[in-house]
Amino acid sequence: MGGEREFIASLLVPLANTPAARGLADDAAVWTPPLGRDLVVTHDVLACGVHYLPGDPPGDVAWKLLAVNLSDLAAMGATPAGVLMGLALSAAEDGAWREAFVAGLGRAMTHFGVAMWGGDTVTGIDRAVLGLTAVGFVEPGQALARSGASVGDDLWVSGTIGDAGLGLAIALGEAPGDSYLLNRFRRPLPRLALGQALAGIATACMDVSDGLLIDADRIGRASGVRLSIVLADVPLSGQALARTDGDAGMLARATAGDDYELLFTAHPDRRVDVAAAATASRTPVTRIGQIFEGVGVAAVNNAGVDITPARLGWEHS
Ligand SMILES: Nc1ncnc2c1ncn2[C@@H]1O[C@H](COP(=O)(O)OP(=O)(O)O)[C@@H](O)[C@H]1O
Ligand SMILES: Cc1ncc(C[n+]2csc(CCOP(=O)(O)OP(=O)(O)O)c2C)c(N)n1
Ligand SMILES: [Mg+2]
Ligand SMILES: [Mg+2]
Ligand SMILES: [Mg+2]
Repeated sequence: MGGEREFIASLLVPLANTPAARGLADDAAVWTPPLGRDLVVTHDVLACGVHYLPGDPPGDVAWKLLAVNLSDLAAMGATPAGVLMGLALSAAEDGAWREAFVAGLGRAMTHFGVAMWGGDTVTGIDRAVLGLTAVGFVEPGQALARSGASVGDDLWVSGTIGDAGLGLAIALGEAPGDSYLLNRFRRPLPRLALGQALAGIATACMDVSDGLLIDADRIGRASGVRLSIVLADVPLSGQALARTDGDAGMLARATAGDDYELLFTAHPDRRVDVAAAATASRTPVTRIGQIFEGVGVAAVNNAGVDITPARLGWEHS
């Protein structure tokens, strides 16, 4: 196996085939942003053992590293342009792992239409830590925010909730296998087209990474309102439905995280526009609640009882 220089030359340079990257031959990339747009910049880290399992396919780890960052751009309504990647690798990420990782990353970058602008690689740590910065842009002033929800707004969510949490249990060997659920954990799909289509429609938006309830709580706190979620209306896939029993099951789905769906609010007068944005972006959306006076989140069961749990989702200590 070659060293750092050969890893960059043989695997990363071919990925960085965009003028801004300068063939990774200079100390930094030089990018000409689209004139007049606002830049949107985000960074998320995946740590081995925290966000993915050591045995996960390296190409899927690469997909997830890119996808979770693009999900944050989607939450802002942004169009992605390029990425910078910081890899801190252990001895476990050998030549074969790196090759498979970069191959998967290349496929993911092509899929989402983003360029590699550079990054950094270090080795010698005990467990891999993979960071990625994603840069995108929006029409001036059009970036979405967590803070704009108003009393009376509808609460919406894209796709289905809880699949990835079930996929994690499968990956851990704690639940019977299912390739759909496992894939939802390993290869999330950032809702970029929906986020872009929601500009001017959504009053608040964020992506669900830590869990539906905890992320709804964040919109509630940022907006100074209370998001009330009708648990029975939270969309589940057929596969998740078959593994979900009663209120406790729904709460497990709604606090699991790793969904990378969009959670957003909009005025009830905009239901037709939300539906049009969903159709245009080919992304299913479901109305799951309403916005009231107060702060934070409430989860309500079929009997209309508030069953909001103490633990709302994932938080790093
Ligand atoms: N280590 C850090 N340095 C600077 N900013 C950070 C750091 N960690 C988180 N943030 C910022 O705090 C905010 C909340 O972070 P986080 O909960 O990780 O958001 P998300 O779930 O969308 O990734 C984001 O704006 C993020 O950029
Ligand atoms: C091996 C493993 N254990 C547990 C989880 C569950 N998990 C870990 S971090 C996390 C929340 C999302 O990660 P975070 O670093 O908070 O991302 P961000 O919210 O910043 O996008 C979840 C649901 C996982 N993905 N992988
Ligand atoms: Mg983050
Ligand atoms: Mg986010
Ligand atoms: Mg988080």
